[in-house]
Amino acid sequence: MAATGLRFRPGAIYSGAHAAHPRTKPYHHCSPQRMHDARGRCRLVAKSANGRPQISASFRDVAIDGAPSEDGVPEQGGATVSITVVGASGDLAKKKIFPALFALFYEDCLPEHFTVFGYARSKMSDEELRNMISLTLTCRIDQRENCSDKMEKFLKRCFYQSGQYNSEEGFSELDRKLKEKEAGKIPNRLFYLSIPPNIFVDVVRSASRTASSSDGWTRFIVEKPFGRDSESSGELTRSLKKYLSEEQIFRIDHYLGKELVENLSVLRFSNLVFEPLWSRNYIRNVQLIFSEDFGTEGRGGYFDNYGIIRDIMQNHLLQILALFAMETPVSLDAEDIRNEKVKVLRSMRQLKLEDVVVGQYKGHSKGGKTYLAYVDDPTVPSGSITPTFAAAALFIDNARWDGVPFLMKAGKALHTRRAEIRVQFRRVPGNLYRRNIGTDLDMATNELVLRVQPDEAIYLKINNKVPGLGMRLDSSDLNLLYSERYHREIPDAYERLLLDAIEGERRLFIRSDELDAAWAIFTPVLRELEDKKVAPELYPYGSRGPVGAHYLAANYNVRWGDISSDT
Ligand SMILES: NC(=O)C1=CN([C@@H]2O[C@H](COP(=O)(O)OP(=O)(O)OC[C@H]3O[C@@H](n4cnc5c(N)ncnc54)[C@H](OP(=O)(O)O)[C@@H]3O)[C@@H](O)[C@H]2O)C=CC1
Ligand SMILES: O=C1O[C@H](COP(=O)(O)O)[C@@H](O)[C@H](O)[C@H]1O
Repeated sequence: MAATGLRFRPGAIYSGAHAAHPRTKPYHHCSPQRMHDARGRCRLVAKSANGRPQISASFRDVAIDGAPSEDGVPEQGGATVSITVVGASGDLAKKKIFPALFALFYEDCLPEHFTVFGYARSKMSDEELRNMISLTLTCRIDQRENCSDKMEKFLKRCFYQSGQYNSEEGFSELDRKLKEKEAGKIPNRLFYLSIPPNIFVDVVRSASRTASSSDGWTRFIVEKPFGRDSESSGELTRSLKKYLSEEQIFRIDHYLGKELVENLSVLRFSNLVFEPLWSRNYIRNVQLIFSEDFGTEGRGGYFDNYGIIRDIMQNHLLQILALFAMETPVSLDAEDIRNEKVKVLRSMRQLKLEDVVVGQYKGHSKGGKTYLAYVDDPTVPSGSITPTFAAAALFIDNARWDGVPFLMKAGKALHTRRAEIRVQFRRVPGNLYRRNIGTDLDMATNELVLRVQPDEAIYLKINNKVPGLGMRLDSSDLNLLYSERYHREIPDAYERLLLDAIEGERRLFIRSDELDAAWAIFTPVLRELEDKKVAPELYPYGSRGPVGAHYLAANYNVRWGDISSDT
């Protein structure tokens, strides 16, 4: 497929700091509720009495100026934020959370007065925690001169408290240390539950009772999985709500923090050319594709209890689908957006067994290297039939999307690592050029692709004439490749989400009714797969997955877009 090199005009869109220096400014991300000030710092956008946004003081300035925070908590004398990473010794904390906190600090996005605490059962001193964290911190934006300086300053703000997860004494001791650091300022506290789900409630019970802020806010970021089905998810919600209000619970789905997922609504609602096409009238099908080129290595213990449908489809892909298909929200406020997402989820049909294909990777040798089968992973129970791959056809029974298949495909140990949204448009009716296109008219339809990762891009496949005296048609891409358009790092999803949680911005977090609606779509089929012990179709490690996925798509006259194109 030839790339035409047609691009969006540099510097032509957007106002604000990004547009002023699109290629030179360091990246400071701003949500719709944040804007850049003259110095490029993120500032909260408050609404004035007439509803128009006005740039308020940044968090840092709020603490100094003593203006009220979003929660209405007075911040005279300054406020402070303490972020406690519960499960600090674990994989996610080391890989994502501490590096994201450092990146926010590096970019001056954290409030002036902040403290980071690690909490876990492992015995560690503050110094040992700092050593552990320092191994994963990078000055990834650019190697600015003050990098090691900044790292040192950040590490000095990191402390550790060892304790059991169900121990009120442990969290009381944490509370005592937090108070020391808060030094009389108004304490705001964020707890990140980076722990296995079976101990979520223990931690929330102990921490909320003994380590809640006395007169600031207290928030808990809860990691997935949020249960295994409707029942267990409902039970988890009820248990959490014994100790917390919904306002305090930030259910994270890190795919919502990815740059291209954020851009989905911008693309749709701020470009006249897309929104009118966004319905069954013009769209043939929508594909949501996730693939990883590695297996469950090391996480088999967790994964085997969940499988790919719960791990990726019911949350990450479904959240993207809801954003893709929702009606225009009344505003960009969290509740308005989440209201629209819930409506879409509640309009969806329960997934049926005949609309699902499951697979599991088997061992494979390639280039002298042997890749183990899923069941040969020592952390996976032998004979497991847990799917590591699934494809599904979903439907939204509303006026906009009636009859349009939304196909999902997610798999581990496939040939490539990729996440993308593909929108295949209908044929041009009575196409004047049909004779020049060839026999396969479906191949010549427009396709819009949002590549979430890697190499973030938005491209649109169009038909054009091959230059010359003849009349031959070609398919080309109008390609917005982020790395060419923006010479700056894209922030990690966890940075955006942590900053949002600190600022009380809930737009990218999952509300409990969204979660209920999401589980209602998948629970019956998950139960049936398990009750009937449906055997997954085996596929070799590193392949494109089971053939069954193609038959499923063919049932709805769909061809997977990622197969015909490897751009
Ligand atoms: N890792 C990842 O890439 C992702 C993880 N998640 C979610 O984030 C959360 C944390 O994941 P991850 O860091 O991988 O988890 P880990 O298995 O690394 O656990 C985190 C910490 O919890 C403690 N812990 C582990 N198992 C138990 C147990 N059975 N009982 C009590 N404590 C235990 C350990 O700390 P100690 O022994 O010191 O107390 C461990 O360091 C999970 O909910 C996971 O589903 C979500 C997306 C991706
Ligand atoms: O939530 C999860 O996501 C990761 C993939 O995240 P990405 O940001 O690296 O694409 C996946 O590997 C993991 O199984 C799942 O639990």
